[in-house]
Amino acid sequence: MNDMRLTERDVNTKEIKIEARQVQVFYGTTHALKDVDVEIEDKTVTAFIGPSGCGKSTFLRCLNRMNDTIDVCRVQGDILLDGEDIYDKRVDPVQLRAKVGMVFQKPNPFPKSIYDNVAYGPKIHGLARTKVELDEVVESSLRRAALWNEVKDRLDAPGTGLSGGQQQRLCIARAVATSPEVLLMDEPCSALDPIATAQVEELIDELRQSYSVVIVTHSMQQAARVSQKTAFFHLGNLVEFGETSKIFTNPEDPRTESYITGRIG
Ligand SMILES: Nc1ncnc2c1ncn2[C@@H]1O[C@H](COP(=O)(O)OP(=O)(O)OP(=O)(O)O)[C@@H](O)[C@H]1O
Repeated sequence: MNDMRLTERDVNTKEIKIEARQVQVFYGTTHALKDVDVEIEDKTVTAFIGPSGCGKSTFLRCLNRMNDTIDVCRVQGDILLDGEDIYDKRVDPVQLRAKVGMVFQKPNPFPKSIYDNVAYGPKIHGLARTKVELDEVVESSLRRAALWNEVKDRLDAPGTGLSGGQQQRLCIARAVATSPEVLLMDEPCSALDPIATAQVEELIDELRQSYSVVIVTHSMQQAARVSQKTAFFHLGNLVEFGETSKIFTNPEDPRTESYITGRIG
């Protein structure tokens, strides 16, 4: 009994990795996100769900300043990573993106070898001093992405020659190679077949032992399978955020209920 209480307390005291306060995003005059407040936990998978155009990807891109690359985009409010404002002028977005890695919808390996795809980040961030160290980072990243056994004999082959699911795991290996703390995934399985999707979902579950993982998904089944926390967005508002099991079985807001029962979206 005591052990159970201890376990519950441990679960409830997960460290907050990212805190967003009153985040607003505008694309020109379009108000894409309105007053988003959320706390994203470490060693947890958080899913962002909601109808098309509700702002899920926009908010995901705020978390590693990918929106900086869009001219018309303006972000207001605070986003703190381990208590530090990521929009502070002293923060270098390239360094930030090594800490807060991203995996995109369509697998996008560089037109380079499998080895070089993974080695690129550690090289530019000076994370490996010798070839031996670099080899170790490449191997451990490919192992973390559950791809090592499939590619260890052809590390010099082009990354673009792998299957779609393998390419997506290569992109995950590339993201973990810079020792990130957070992994952002924007619909990472939408271009994959069911078998590759299952492999990536299993991998996401393993990655959460080491990272805070945030995933945008159109699939409610996927959100229910892989995440512990879910955020439901609607028309630029974060309507409801909480335990995934609660969001899907007993949501508080009627808009969440309509979405999960298929009445909106
Ligand atoms: N680069 C951009 N320029 C202008 N408006 C944009 C841009 N990106 C997104 N928007 C607008 O911001 C709003 C939110 O878009 P966003 O892509 O974040 O939604 P989403 O929930 O991820 O949608 P989807 O599920 O269809 O990918 C939409 O109204 C969209 O048209």
